[in-house]
Amino acid sequence: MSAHDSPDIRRHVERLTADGIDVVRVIYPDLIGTDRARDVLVDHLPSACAHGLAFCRAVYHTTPQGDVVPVAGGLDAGLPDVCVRPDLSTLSALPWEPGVATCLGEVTDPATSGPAAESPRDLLRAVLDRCAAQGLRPVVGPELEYFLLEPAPGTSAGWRRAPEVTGAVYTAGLRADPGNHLLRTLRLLRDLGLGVITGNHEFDGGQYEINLTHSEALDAADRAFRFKAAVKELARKEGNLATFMAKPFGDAGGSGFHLHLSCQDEEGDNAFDDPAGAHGLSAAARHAVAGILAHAPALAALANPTVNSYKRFGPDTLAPWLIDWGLDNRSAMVRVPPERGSGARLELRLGDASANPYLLIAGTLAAALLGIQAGEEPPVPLEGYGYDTARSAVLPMDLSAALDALEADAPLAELLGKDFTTSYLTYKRNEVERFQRHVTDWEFTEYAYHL
Ligand SMILES: NC(=O)CC[C@H](N)C(=O)O
Repeated sequence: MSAHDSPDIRRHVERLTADGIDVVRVIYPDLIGTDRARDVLVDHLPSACAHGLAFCRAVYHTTPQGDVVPVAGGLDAGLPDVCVRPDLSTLSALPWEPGVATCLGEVTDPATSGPAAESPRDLLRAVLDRCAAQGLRPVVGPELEYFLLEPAPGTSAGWRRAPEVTGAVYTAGLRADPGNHLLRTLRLLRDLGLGVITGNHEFDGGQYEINLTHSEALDAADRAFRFKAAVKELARKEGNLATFMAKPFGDAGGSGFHLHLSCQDEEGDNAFDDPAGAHGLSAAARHAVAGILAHAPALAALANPTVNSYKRFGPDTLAPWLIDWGLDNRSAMVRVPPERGSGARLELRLGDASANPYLLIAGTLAAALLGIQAGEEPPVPLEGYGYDTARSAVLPMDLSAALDALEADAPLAELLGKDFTTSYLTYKRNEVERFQRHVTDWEFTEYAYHL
């Protein structure tokens, strides 16, 4: 029997057809977490599952401006195929697009039939295998912030915050959100099966936060990836723009991507809880904190992946750029929320919303695992509201320095894999170079008339 005739695929096709679905949108994350996709007619689904959907490998390395970045295996190899196979176990109907379902795609290299070297999902799987070898099963809960923008014809940006309100942090309802964006979005994301649990308006006009429930790390990354794609899609459907850019406005706060992290041990118990341990935390939890802090400069390259990311940091932003940890302290990079027992966990507040969820989670787990393997203890936790550069080490303050830190962090780079690290550094250094060559409006205004 050929894979075309597999009873499993036939069953899926029959169910989709019975549900009135004639198109499946297969989406997968590229290196920077953009959702690449192809719409597949259901009649073609068996063939797509058997042979995969061919994409040009350089798509991974094509910038939003359309430049193709030369990365090993892409341009230099003549732009060969990568093959994307629909993962039908992740199928769900798109609640806002009748007749369409969506699923994730697995990115494979036709030359080896194995995962493509730069596939973010497979990178996370490889890190999870290393955690499993240590008897640990990471559990992750993502929290994401974003801005909703509406068209602003005649302005240079073309978009403005929707609506412009102040003082509306931790509110919900029509006063901060007259269009009821949050309520509509929450319900549709729930119907899509993304495990969203709560949402609220954030500090700045048009800024929202939605929290996703915790689950096993790959599932949490899949949901966070699909979440970002779905929120952007929903906003576009209404003529708006949802952006997960780290710091879209100089006069407003940035958007974070906070991660709640714990680990189950082989018995399924929370391996981060220990009533007898320092601060009620197990040795594994404390070592994980130490590992995250020790590798934070390199981790920033994944958690804060754009030249814009570093503008989010600063005093009073609740976006930490000092390398420290604290007990229920939101000014610290690693916050330990007050719950213990099954709820004992860490909250990493470093990441910004522009991070590729797979890379942020893989990098965080790799750093935590290195700490656990090294058995390091973290420093004394931060007390009080802390933005004191005399006390704590500081992160790299731009993307270029973070990329250098990633390259210099041999244990972390080894855990993430040489092929991935090389591709990522090449792509991102190209981004830094393009940014450095770009003449901004600010420069023109500052210099053109006076100098
Ligand atoms: N409510 C908050 O915790 C704000 C977080 C902040 N916006 C960040 O960038 O991380």
